[in-house]
Amino acid sequence: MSSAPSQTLGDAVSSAASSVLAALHPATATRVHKFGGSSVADAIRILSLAPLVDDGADVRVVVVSAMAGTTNALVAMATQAACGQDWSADWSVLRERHLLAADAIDPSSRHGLRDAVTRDFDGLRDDLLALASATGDTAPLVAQVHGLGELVSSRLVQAALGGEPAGWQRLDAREVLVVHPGEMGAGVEWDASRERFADWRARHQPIRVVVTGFIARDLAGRSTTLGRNGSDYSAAIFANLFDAGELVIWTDVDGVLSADPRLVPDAVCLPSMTYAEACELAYFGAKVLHPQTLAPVQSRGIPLCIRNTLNPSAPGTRIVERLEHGDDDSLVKGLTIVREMAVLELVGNGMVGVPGTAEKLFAALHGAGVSVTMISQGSSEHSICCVVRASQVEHARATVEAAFADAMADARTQAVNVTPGIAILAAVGDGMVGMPGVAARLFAALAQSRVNIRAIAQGASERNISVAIADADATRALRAAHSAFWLSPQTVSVGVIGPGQVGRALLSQMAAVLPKLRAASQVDLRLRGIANSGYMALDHFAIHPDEAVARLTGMTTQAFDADAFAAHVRAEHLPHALIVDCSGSDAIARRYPEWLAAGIHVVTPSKHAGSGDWSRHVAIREAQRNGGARFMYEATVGAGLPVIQTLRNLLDTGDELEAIDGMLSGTLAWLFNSYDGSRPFSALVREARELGYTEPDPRDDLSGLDVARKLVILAREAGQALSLDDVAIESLVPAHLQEVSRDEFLARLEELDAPMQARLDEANAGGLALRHIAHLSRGNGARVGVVALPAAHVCCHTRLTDNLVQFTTARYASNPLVVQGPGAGPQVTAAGVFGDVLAIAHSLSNGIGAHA
Ligand SMILES: NC(=O)C1=CN([C@@H]2O[C@H](COP(=O)(O)OP(=O)(O)OC[C@H]3O[C@@H](n4cnc5c(N)ncnc54)[C@H](O)[C@@H]3O)[C@@H](O)[C@H]2O)C=CC1
Ligand SMILES: N[C@@H](CC=O)C(=O)O
Repeated sequence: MSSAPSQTLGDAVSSAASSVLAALHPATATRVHKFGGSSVADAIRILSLAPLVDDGADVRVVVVSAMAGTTNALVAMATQAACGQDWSADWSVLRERHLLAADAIDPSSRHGLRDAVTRDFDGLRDDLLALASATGDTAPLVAQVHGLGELVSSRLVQAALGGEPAGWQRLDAREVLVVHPGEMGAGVEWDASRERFADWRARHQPIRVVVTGFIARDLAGRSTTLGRNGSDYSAAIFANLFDAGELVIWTDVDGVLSADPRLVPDAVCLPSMTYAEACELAYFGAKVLHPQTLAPVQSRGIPLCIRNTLNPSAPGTRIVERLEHGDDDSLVKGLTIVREMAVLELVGNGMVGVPGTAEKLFAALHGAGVSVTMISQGSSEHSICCVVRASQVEHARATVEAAFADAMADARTQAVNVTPGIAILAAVGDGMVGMPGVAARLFAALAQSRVNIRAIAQGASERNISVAIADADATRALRAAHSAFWLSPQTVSVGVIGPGQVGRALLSQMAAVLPKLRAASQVDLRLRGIANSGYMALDHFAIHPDEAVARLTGMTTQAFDADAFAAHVRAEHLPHALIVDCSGSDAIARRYPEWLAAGIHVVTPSKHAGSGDWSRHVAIREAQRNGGARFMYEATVGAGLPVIQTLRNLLDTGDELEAIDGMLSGTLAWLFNSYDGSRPFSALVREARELGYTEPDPRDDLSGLDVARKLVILAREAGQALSLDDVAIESLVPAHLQEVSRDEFLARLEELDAPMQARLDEANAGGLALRHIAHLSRGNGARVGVVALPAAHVCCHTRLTDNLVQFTTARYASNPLVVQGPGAGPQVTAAGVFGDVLAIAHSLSNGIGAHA
């Protein structure tokens, strides 16, 4: 490699498509860019800035923070120096870091960067030494130390952009920006600053300027700062002074998000918002903006964009005075949570109708320096409550008690109550103004998540609804509110257990249909968990159904734990949860009552729950009632056929079931439709298994148990307390093969051949055909078994896996209602399961969620 190091590094980092980025900037005469500490963290990042500011504007201004971590280090050194402690090691480390960056940016010393940075650090050393022995007001010296990072990074950035040869000048903000201390932090002395700025501008005719963020001068001309994270504020002030057409704040997130993404995984980047919305969000804790930043740009109507240096092609968030047609006009723009708060309540019968109580209360709190975040007073005037920082609440209580001591003494006020452990949830958005139902949607979401609201406040601007809630509920409340405003009410967190024959078919059907579903309807099914008997894979967002099985053997897989699986599926940030159990495991089916009680819908083709202990059946019904979740199991009888639904419709419309007859096993239908003696019975059983018709253990089919289970499910659907013990079952499995393992049974299948051949021969001799038949009637019990039927019998006119279910009812007495069609196989069964999932999803509507 012969190229100089600077070229190598510079070339590597500036190869980004600057023309593409320039296209993202609307045309304007003057644009101010602000880069935070993470954007100037090292030489590579600094050298990456050039394409970002190559924006086509006539005048380009770049406001910079200190390199990430620098201000913290400087603050620590200033403290050490003032306390007489040794700061020299930290000073050396910080100096080395900056010199390293200087050498990488200016390897041939064209800009004299190393010397300049060395001088800056020499100056810092002198200031620290001075601090150690200083007496009197050391604030300016301390501010000078704190602000060194911006001074040095402005040199590095100036050089990285090409330095003076490329027209880049540097402005130490202390030359022009005059501020005074204020209650909200530093306040700008606009007249003085404008005067100084005009003077500087006249001397420099700047068209490309790098400005130090964070630092300023006070009225006496001494160094001061704008407070922590004040570089955004600096940028807004300089945007105002330069009368910029746009301010771009570059950071390490894509823009302003609808909520804190660490708490709400589904948080979205907001494309646009108004200053008023941004102000509300800033005051309520949204981390992207410094609360003071907006005023200087708002006063001149300068659009402010938040963009990501790590993802420069993302459009970011644009903050403007008024949204225009096509801008994001969502009802709610953002949700924020402010933690560690407390409610302070002044209660008194003697306050009703008495003017001045509120004035006295808040004047006392103001006098004590207590910041009030939220105020709420019922129209009865019996109490006034406000929310203050937890760290200030005891001071606030003592202050209010003292202020109202007289009123307490003569019982006009009775108490000053404090409730600690409070968080404030705020929903912010101009779209809420004059729009009925927004508060209802918020409150419904909180109620659904069992979040109790302690106090409510909404200003007459209607731009902000704030609620005080228990701090322990904060995350749950935020997620519930977010899903209420940003997600379809039919968003369902789905977990699939048992990707066997049926489970895999279901996954492939989901893969094919989900995109269309999402586009055509509100149904948004998110597969967030998959499990087999050994492992599970969980995803915060969604697993593509086509990749689900592979995920079970991937790096992120973990041992299957049904509790953890259910807890994950029942995500707080999604409105509904549903588990599809295709495992055929009785142990899994035993979990249904607790899942349903927790509000998780359950869909299954497994017959265990529907035909198992009566007590479980009762527990499931009870849990559904209490949890509000649904249990659906259409595929348990007839696979994809509408057998249960048909019976349900008959009964729901007042019909009475007399009897059910027919063929309820797809496997046995296929076996007897195929078995003509040309192939051994055992070979056909093996083939039925391979085709996915049989139960995981084919003895469940051959023994008649599977059909008996279906009869029990149907009988219970009709309100009969039938159990498996009540069904007379004829088994095709010889007694000596009933207790052996499944593998051994499969190895010894041929032992079925001789008895079955004898049975077939006997039937054929009589001109009859073998069929597996089920019967259930009110007076005549329930039975399943193989019978020999005449060729004309309707059951002998079925094909392949056909089930034939004949309902004799009061209405369908002489001519029973028949449901017929394929009754086994992974695809049709999965379709039955999927149908249930969709029936649940379609039934979900806003405010009526399963999470209870
Ligand atoms: N195959 C068919 O035509 C029909 C099947 N069904 C029912 O569908 C269910 C599944 O049948 P297949 O897919 O054929 O079974 P399968 O044996 O092919 O698949 C079962 C899956 O469940 C998993 N599994 C087993 N025990 C588990 C446990 N304790 N925890 C977690 N995962 C477990 C296995 O690892 C496997 O992935 C059964 O209940 C069956 O009765 C219902 C109607 C028709
Ligand atoms: N094994 C069963 C599958 C459906 O329940 C059958 O063959 O019917």
